[in-house]
Amino acid sequence: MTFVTSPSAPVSPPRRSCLSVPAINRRALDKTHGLDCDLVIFDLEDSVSPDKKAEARDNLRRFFQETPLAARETVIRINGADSQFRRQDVELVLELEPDAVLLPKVEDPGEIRQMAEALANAPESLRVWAMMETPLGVLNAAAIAATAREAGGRLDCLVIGLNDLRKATGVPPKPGRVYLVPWMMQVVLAARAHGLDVIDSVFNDFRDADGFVAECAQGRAMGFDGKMLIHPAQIEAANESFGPAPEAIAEAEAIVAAFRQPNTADLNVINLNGRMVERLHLEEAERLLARLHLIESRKTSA
Ligand SMILES: CC(C)(COP(=O)(O)OP(=O)(O)OC[C@H]1O[C@@H](n2cnc3c(N)ncnc32)[C@H](O)[C@@H]1OP(=O)(O)O)[C@@H](O)C(=O)NCCC(=O)NCCSC(=O)C[C@H](O)C(=O)O
Ligand SMILES: [Mg+2]
Repeated sequence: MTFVTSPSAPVSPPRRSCLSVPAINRRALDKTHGLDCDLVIFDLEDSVSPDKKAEARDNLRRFFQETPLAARETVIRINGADSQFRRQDVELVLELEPDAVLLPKVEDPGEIRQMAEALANAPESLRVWAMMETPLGVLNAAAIAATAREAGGRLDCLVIGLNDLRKATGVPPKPGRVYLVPWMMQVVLAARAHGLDVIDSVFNDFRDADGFVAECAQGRAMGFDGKMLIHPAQIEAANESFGPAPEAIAEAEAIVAAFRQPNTADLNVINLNGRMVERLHLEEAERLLARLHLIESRKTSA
């Protein structure tokens, strides 16, 4: 039996598998309807060449108007703050009202504030996501994340971009990402300090299933909520790695059940099968079950 409880803090939608789709690729856009990813990132930035930006925007306009995605979040990644494409990208975001706009290569909190101003008349549900993919962005991650607490702050999620970070730092791609982990953890910590979700970077070699599973396991262990993906073949493994494991669900249900017993009503700490369990574990358990409920309800309404 699955308990559905109301955790004290709000639970964001599942973001285990965040599939990026080049907005220029109409065949790939159409394919998203049949895919089991938690959300789609429609990319207007690096996967679209400069001479195709207008066509890519038209594709998105048509997609959102004629065949909108159901029951999952939509995110549009726009071009950089200093690019000639930015203004028209922002206009498109205001017109299509996705769930979020993803800003690439964010380096300072001012950029998040500027975007919040540009969205001032948009619905509150339109959130801002920021890619952390430059040395300055990582160094300023805490200040960038802190804008989430400001009045009118729309920041909701940070996304690591290791391709750009490797390019800027000269750290080569290596299994285990050993030299990148400290910077990634800095971003995880900044996100958590301000109540944000945080998404792990893409894995480029989409035919290397074992390497991908290993990197998902590492990302999960580092505390990420999910992974940015580039290919449909990566969805299932990401959903499994970042979703609640059967043992974790069973444990969460046991904790909720234990704290529902009349004799635990005024206890802050209990003995559950030889293990100390506190109310903070109850909060974690409630959040896990609420997230599970959201995952299951997406399946039935997709
Ligand atoms: C990498 C790809 C160019 C490979 O595409 P393709 O050669 O078409 O692969 P397949 O033949 O294996 O594709 C099989 C079918 O799957 C569809 N497909 C492929 N990718 C996607 C996708 N992302 N979404 C939806 N559908 C997809 C193909 O159309 C095939 O369908 P069918 O013909 O019907 O069989 C390609 O996968 C791709 O373009 N991926 C996304 C690239 C992208 O979005 N890049 C931007 C994000 S990366 C990033 O953000 C890095 C970050 O900034 C950083 O700095 O780290
Ligand atoms: Mg990038």
